[in-house]
Amino acid sequence: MELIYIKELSKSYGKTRVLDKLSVSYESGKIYGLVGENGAGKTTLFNCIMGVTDYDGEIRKSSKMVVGYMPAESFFYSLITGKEYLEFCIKAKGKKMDAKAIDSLNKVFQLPLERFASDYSTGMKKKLALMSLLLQENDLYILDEPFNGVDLYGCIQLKRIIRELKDKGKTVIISSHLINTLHELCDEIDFLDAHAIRKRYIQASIDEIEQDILNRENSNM
Ligand SMILES: Nc1ncnc2c1ncn2[C@@H]1O[C@H](COP(=O)(O)OP(=O)(O)OP(=O)(O)O)[C@@H](O)[C@H]1O
Repeated sequence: MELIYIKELSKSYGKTRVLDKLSVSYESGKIYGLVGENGAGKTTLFNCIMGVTDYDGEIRKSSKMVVGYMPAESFFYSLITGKEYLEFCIKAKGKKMDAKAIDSLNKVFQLPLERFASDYSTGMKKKLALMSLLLQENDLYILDEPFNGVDLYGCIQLKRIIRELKDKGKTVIISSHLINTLHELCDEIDFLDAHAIRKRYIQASIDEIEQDILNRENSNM
């Protein structure tokens, strides 16, 4: 089933064109990767999908779908504990607080939930943001650079969690610069380049993707 259909999406900041007639679609139950150089427009694409920025073109989303978005950098108010943050996020989605679910999930994440979230390390903040999404039970998870700053143990756990989401029929879109990790996890990988999705890789080898990226770099020289 098609969850998101994007046609000719364009977005500029002032005179800087970031996305230009980008078309792509996402089906339910799959894990999608999004790669592209710094500034290619990955976060901008996510912001357009989430409707937090204006754009030209068409984005059609399944009406019943609940989306959870983990930005590359989460913001936490000071004087809010990890636990209070989770409570806030769960309530914001109209769900009931389930202390057992939090405890059970925190056996994996091992966060000091009684401490102020603003004092967490980068990786701990990522884990807290992800924990809040998982507790909300969304249909689609958009994760912007979820592995950045997360330790080895956390990355292994995160990969498992993402696979479990897929097993439950959820859809996940992940942007990352870690091509090996995306290759391990994703059903399909999109290469965002020159303001649009240049290529979608399905069951492609790492070599093929890397070669295309290198060729792209060389073609600019
Ligand atoms: N609010 C904004 N105002 C002006 N320019 C912006 C804004 N947000 C993003 N940009 C510009 O849009 C372009 C795309 O940025 P974006 O953050 O979407 O890229 P990205 O692919 O996510 O990059 P990275 O891999 O470095 O995270 C960049 O040139 C950036 O400077």
